Amino acid sequence: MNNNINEVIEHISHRVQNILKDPPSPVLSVSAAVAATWAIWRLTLTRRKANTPPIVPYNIPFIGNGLDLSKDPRKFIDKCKKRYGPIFQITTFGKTMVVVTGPYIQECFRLGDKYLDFNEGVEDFLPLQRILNISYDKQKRQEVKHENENKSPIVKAVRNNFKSHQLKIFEDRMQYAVDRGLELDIHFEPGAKSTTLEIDAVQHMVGRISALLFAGREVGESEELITAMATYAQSIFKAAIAYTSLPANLADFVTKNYLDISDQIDITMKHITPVLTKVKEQEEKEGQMDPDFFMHMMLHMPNADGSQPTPEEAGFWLQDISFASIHTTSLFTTWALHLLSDRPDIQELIRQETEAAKKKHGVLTPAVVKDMPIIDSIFRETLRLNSDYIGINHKAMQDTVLSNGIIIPKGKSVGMAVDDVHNDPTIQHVGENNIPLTEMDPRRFVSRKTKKSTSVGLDLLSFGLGYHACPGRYLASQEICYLLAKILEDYDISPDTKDGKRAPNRVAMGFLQLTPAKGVVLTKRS
Ligand code: HEM
Repeated sequence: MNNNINEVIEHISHRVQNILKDPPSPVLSVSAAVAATWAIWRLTLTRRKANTPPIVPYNIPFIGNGLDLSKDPRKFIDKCKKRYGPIFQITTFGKTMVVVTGPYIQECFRLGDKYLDFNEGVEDFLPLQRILNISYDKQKRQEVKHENENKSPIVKAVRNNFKSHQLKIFEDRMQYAVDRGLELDIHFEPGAKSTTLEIDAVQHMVGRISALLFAGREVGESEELITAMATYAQSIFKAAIAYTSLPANLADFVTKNYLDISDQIDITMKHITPVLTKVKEQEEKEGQMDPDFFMHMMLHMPNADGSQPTPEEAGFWLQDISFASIHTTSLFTTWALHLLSDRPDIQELIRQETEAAKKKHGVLTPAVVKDMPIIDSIFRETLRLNSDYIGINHKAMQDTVLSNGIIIPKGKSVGMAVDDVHNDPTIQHVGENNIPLTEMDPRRFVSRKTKKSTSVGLDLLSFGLGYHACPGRYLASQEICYLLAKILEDYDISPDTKDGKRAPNRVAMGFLQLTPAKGVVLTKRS
């Protein structure tokens, strides 16, 4: 193969030299060889095994399709779909992946981990386990059975305890934590009526709720614990950036010495282990009690070998649940605030719905908010309109054939074109108000009972789909809707921009959506 390529390079090089008469020899030879190499490289790029996804060509190695994608991700994906079909391969900033669009996404989710593995797909982009191993050697995560069952105890515990009808036991704590967050995490200069709310403050508010629900009442109000839990995911992301830009061994060194997450884990362990030790001792004397916080639930989840976890083993999951829940919830709360920021009309609509609910139920609680269809529809719109252009990556564990005959080769990273389906009128109903899918329609899902913010499907992929669909989505939805309704009771929300329009999202790596660089302005309502 290499010989063939060399021969072709030589041949093209000679042809180029012959075309130009009397060439300035060395310069032309070099440029001819460069041109030939480029031509061959392009040739090998577009050559592919039969039935594998077509490769979208590019000119600059490493950057690949990254610049085109970053310029206008929605347009780029649409163009690729039209030119190369529903499944194609791109390279962006050193990462090569197969992009799946439209109904083929559903097919991918249905295949299961044997073919397309979600955890391996995440690990490809975010080497979570490696970062954890490098940073922390005092305690290891419990093994997960992998043969017939790919569910870790933490996923089972969230699935078993966080369905809509089970959230009642957390309600008073959520109310209390939201009140505390509004009081302590929103800061005004003396005499000022307005302030800017940044994502860090939102994250701290969500951390406040999570600490009480996950770590329990005894330690859940510790500011040290709240901060450690709220900032944990961000620290992991910083370390992950080192792994995307440096060779793995160097990234290990940087992570260990400069981006250490062990302080945050030490803090969570320092707080949670004594609480769980006390619970365990009490249960040994008096028998099992009904847990009312998540880490107590984890104490009842058997390890992979069937043994009961020690307080340290159970407590170690606190960092995992913080990672899975706080950052995601904070992102979508922030996006909802931005979506509302240039829509005072929709803010008013939510206030009217809140007032009507208070009249009916007496007081606004997290459960009452879940009975408010407009705010739920607005949250579903927030999920729909702020999804990654390509996301929920899986890894092909073996050659995987899709129904159109395309084979995704073993080892490939497979990304789903989420924003594309969320805006595709053949998949997403525009609704009775006919408001374009690129805009928010606060009532788009109000009259459609099967389209709650927690109802996942091809038309709502932000919580994933199928076997791994987010089991924490009922909690997230209740928490975000309640937080929004409470913020709107006290404040008007406006954008922190010169043109009065909502601040635009940022895009990372050409395909991930990030929250805007600026916060939103909150102004006290008189
Ligand atoms: C708006 C907030 C949230 C978003 C957008 C979100 C999104 C997601 C997504 C996309 C997945 C992967 C699904 C798939 O591959 O099909 C996932 C999994 C998961 N989420 Fe969430 N999540 C959120 C909040 C939460 C909360 C509050 C919790 C915990 C209470 C949680 C716990 C989990 C767990 C444990 C998994 C792994 C499920 C599995 O592997 O089977 N998430 N989430």
